[in-house]
Amino acid sequence: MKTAQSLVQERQPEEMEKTPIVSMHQVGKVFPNGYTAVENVNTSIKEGEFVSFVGPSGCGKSTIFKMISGLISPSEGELEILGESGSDQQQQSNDVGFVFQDSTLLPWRSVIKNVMLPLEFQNLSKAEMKEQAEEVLELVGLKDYAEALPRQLSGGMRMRVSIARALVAKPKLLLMDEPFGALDEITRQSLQSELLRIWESQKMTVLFITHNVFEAVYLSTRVAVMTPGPGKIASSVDIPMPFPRTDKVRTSHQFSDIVGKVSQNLKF
Ligand SMILES: Nc1ncnc2c1ncn2[C@@H]1O[C@H](COP(=O)(O)OP(=O)(O)OP(=O)(O)O)[C@@H](O)[C@H]1O
Repeated sequence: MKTAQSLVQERQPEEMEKTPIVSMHQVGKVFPNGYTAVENVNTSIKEGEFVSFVGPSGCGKSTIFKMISGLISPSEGELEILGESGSDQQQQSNDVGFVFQDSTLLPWRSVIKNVMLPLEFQNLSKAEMKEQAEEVLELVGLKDYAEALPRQLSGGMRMRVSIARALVAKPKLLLMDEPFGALDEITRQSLQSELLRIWESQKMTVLFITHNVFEAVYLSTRVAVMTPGPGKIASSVDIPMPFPRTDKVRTSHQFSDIVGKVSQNLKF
């Protein structure tokens, strides 16, 4: 009889690449007050994808993210993260990072101490924590601000710290819930480019919520369009533009054609 180990070894590289990092089958969420936030959500997200979720306010995008991160459980269907059942909280806490619209930094801790926070739950020495935090601060371009306090930074810089804090634990999957929603357009575009650079260099999977179709198309390998509540994934649009994507992409015909297509799919 073949063991699980030998089966893994026998798999071809192409097959390994196809392993879904998130798999949702008929997933639904009914809150205790009886409200159905999402129903019949089916999707399979492969390692290395960058998938944006767009849809009307209240359609259940954050609810889907909370289920993926293990903050809440689905009431129906099957959810698997990295081949583990969605109820395995331990697996998820190690492998899934979360970035919110608000940078959620602790105001009394310096930038580097905020970034080190997730490492404090691991068995690491102070020197190891510092080294890893410095590494991700360099990645987000904030190495020189390690000792600053959050109030001394701009909104865009605070968001970079928040991204660094999510990256420090080296998550395989990064969930970003409208992270750039509160930023001005110029900062937002510059952070979008930064995020793509980080995504490409770290080879992780990113799931991203946004209300902005331009942002979704610029960033993603695929855009999932959701229906009004109870939310379902109405369509999934592949974005065939190559990476790295420069700022020029934003003014190309291909870009505006795809934005038009996604916007059309958002009309219910
Ligand atoms: N704990 C809860 N109990 C009851 N209803 C809830 C709860 N959390 C969310 N909801 C409802 O579920 C629906 C989906 O909420 P969710 O936050 O997932 O939407 P969203 O698509 O992320 O919205 P937005 O784009 O405005 O952030 C909303 O109608 C919301 O009021």
